[in-house]
Amino acid sequence: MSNSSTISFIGAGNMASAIIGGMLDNGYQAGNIWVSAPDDSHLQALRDRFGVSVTTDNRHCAQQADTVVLAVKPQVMAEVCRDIAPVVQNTRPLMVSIAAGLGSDTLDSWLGGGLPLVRVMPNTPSLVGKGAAGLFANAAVTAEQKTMVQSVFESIGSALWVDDEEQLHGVTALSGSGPAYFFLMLEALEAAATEAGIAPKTARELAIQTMAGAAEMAARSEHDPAQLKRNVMSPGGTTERAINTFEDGGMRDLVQKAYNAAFERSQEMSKELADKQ
Ligand SMILES: NC(=O)C1=CN([C@@H]2O[C@H](COP(=O)(O)OP(=O)(O)OC[C@H]3O[C@@H](n4cnc5c(N)ncnc54)[C@H](OP(=O)(O)O)[C@@H]3O)[C@@H](O)[C@H]2O)C=CC1
Ligand SMILES: O=C(O)[C@@H]1CCC=N1
Repeated sequence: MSNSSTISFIGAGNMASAIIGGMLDNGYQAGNIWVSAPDDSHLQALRDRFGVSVTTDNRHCAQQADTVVLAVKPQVMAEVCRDIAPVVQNTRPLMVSIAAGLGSDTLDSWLGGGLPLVRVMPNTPSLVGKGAAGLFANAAVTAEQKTMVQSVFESIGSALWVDDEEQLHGVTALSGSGPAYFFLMLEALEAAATEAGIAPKTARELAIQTMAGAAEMAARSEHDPAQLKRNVMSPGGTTERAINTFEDGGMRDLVQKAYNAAFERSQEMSKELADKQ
């Protein structure tokens, strides 16, 4: 993103902080960032930490910007959008929403219509610069604006575009919810190792390092995950026995079911939120 353009965040929570932190680490000027939220103490904390400008007035915040990031919970989005609509209809910034399950048409109608809008599905590892985000742009977004948004989300991890907005449900079920799937695996592995007598602290550290190491190897290797898995499985050895236990227990089927459940819930939420307003 060009260092001279101004970006405003409506909402000052976890995801807004993660994105702002990534932008600043990548040379973006704090003086060109505005943030608004109702709780002044949260805003002051953000100002002290990042040196950004803050306000409790969403309209004032939106007014400042070439790009407005909507970073509030989906349940308050309608109220927030309708409130800033007169401002953004006048200034016509690029709108970016990170809210789960809110379609671009719904958002655009709450904002008064006809604005360039990018929807992003980020995830919480953005907080440590290891995010994975899916992005979708509506027809009014220019190539230059797409490049700008992509560079913001690449500052906190990977950022990949989808052509069809419906695919964001698939992204939500994969990388949006995904960190929780791996945390579940960590919990279960730690519990099993502790049960076998390893000290909990040691079990946690070994489990986390193993997950991080496997992820790094998968990212760097020319082999696919199936081959990397086979490389660990000595014939007649321990891994083969464990992997066979996972396969016999229906692990693949369970993962497919869990993924489908998240996907379908994302579709449902989208409809519920659009219908409710
Ligand atoms: N957490 C996750 O795993 C993911 C979250 N998302 C999406 O990111 C968005 C933000 O989530 P997250 O950062 O986790 O949420 P948080 O609860 O951490 O932050 C929400 C922020 O919105 C502010 N807020 C509430 N009401 C208003 C209002 N009327 N006007 C302006 N600001 C308001 C809150 O203010 P205050 O500080 O005053 O309380 C808070 O700063 C959500 O839409 C969510 O769907 C997307 C992908 C993953
Ligand atoms: O669980 C949720 O609904 C949100 C969307 C992706 C991560 N958290």
